[in-house]
Amino acid sequence: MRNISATLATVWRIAGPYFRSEDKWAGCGLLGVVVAMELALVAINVLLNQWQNRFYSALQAYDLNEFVMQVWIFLGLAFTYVALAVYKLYLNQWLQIRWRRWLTQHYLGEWLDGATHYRMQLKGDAADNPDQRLTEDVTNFVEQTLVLGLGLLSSIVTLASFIVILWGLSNRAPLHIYGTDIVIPGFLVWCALAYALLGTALTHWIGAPLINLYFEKQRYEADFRFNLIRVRENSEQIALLKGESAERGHLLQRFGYVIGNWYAIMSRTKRLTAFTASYGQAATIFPYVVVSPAYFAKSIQLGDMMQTGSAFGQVQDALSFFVTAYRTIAEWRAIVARLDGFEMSVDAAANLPAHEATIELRAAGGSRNIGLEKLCVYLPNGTPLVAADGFAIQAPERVLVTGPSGSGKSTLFRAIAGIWPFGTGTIAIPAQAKLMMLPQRPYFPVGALGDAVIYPAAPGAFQATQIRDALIAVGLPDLAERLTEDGHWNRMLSLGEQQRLGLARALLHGPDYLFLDEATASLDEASEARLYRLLAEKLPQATIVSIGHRSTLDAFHTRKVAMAKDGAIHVLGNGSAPAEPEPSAAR
Ligand SMILES: Nc1ncnc2c1ncn2[C@@H]1O[C@H](COP(=O)(O)OP(=O)(O)OP(=O)(O)O)[C@@H](O)[C@H]1O
Repeated sequence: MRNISATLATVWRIAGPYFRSEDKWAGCGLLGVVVAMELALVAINVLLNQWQNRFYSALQAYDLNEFVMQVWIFLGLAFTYVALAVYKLYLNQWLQIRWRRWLTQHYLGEWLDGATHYRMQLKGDAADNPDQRLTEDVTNFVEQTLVLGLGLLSSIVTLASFIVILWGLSNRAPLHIYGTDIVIPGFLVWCALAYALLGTALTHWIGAPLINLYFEKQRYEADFRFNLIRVRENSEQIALLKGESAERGHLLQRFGYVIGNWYAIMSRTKRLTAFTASYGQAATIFPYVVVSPAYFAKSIQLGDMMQTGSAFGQVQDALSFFVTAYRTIAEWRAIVARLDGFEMSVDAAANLPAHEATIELRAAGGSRNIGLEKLCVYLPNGTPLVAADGFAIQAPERVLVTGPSGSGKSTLFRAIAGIWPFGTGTIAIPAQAKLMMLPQRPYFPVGALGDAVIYPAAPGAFQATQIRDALIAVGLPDLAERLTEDGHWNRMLSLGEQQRLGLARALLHGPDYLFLDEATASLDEASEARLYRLLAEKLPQATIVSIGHRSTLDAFHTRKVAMAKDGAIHVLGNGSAPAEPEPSAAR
């Protein structure tokens, strides 16, 4: 019970904001109409049930006028039923898409706000596959919440209505034992409930293992798919290493689990179908057997008998909702838990600074320099990585940052960019300064080359001639003619070409501070030198901070800084004449 109320509280936490959002009038309106239609359908079922009594009684009495009258009534009821069923589904789907659109926009907004998506990865929490949560989980949550909510409402109202009808019929259909009519209050109700509950319990008993089997199915299928994607992503490495047969074995083993699980589902479904089909067939005749003594004793009419049969069916259908829904409920609860986990993870990442000591990014008023004050950068597990106090990058100098692998050079760049939250101290950045980070492997969105180069600026923010000039300047004249061509540029271009494109992006955006994290490491030394000279020529006012290991880079920087393995920053003098290490800050 506590589990159910906890799930419902979570559902309300996820669903509530939509019904309080700017779309609330449309959402609440559609939901209200759909609920009203669901109840109207139950009412029509009640009317059809009563109609059956009158219709068969008219047949039994050979009353043609009444028969014709009942046919007209049936046509009216049937038409209303069809219209309600069609529009209930249509409006339900309309509500689903509006709700899904709002929820997706809401989650996308929160996930992509600031660097939340990146921080969520850093925390290494369970919500590591937002793609699934933003697609399947959101869609299924909206759909199943409505299916289960409306189904539950309809079943409860149907059950209550038809129990009342069966109770009334019980008084008209007495038990006929040894020539005596015995009236047991609600006799038909107890029979219908006993029959339906027995069927429900047995269905649950036979079908319960299916819940687990379907969960396993999802897991095995996802695992198989994930491994296929890994092969696709690493196909070059696998081909170079001739790892195809190892991969085939590995993949077939995963697929073997899918097959094994499917056989288990088949066998269990066979048993369940054998039971439910027998139960369904028996249900057709059961109510007539129960009231037949009263009918043959002429205590009730054919109409009463037919109405009883149909009311039995309704009670059984309503109760079986709870049985057939148990698999949906189990899946739905898993979806609710996943969306809740996603929301909590987004919340935790977005509010990280509020809960943990973090690096303060401050806008430095009059200064053009970036200053690191009492800065200590940690790993996510709290291990200190970089320490710096009173260290400044003085505009428009050119600083070369060197140091052994793993000493924290890239992490310091991340901290300056404001996406690395773990640490203490202050980073002062000139107000309005435009910072740009160029990594070793630049990111290009899939699409037109021109748009990929100017990313994250919106398409059209730069003229084609500007982009073309930038591409020619960085040594990519062939690409300059393909600006409108669509492609997956990270896959199609060599790393060196991607790095040239990255520099073209920097030339176009013209940042005040350009941070190059081994952004030219895949180019030969002569090309690297040419590009650094190009940067000096085209961005004379920009402060450039490079991470690099080649000694040839010294010539293009005015100061050299070394990061030691112990996290300290050492200033080594200017690039053309490196001096002995002189600690500027140490942990
Ligand atoms: N997201 C992360 N979670 C845990 N540890 C991390 C994470 N990112 C980086 N680290 C660790 O922080 C340390 C510094 O990494 P960083 O990339 O800053 O080093 P680097 O000096 O730039 O190295 P390289 O010269 O090899 O690029 C490494 O030991 C790395 O394993």
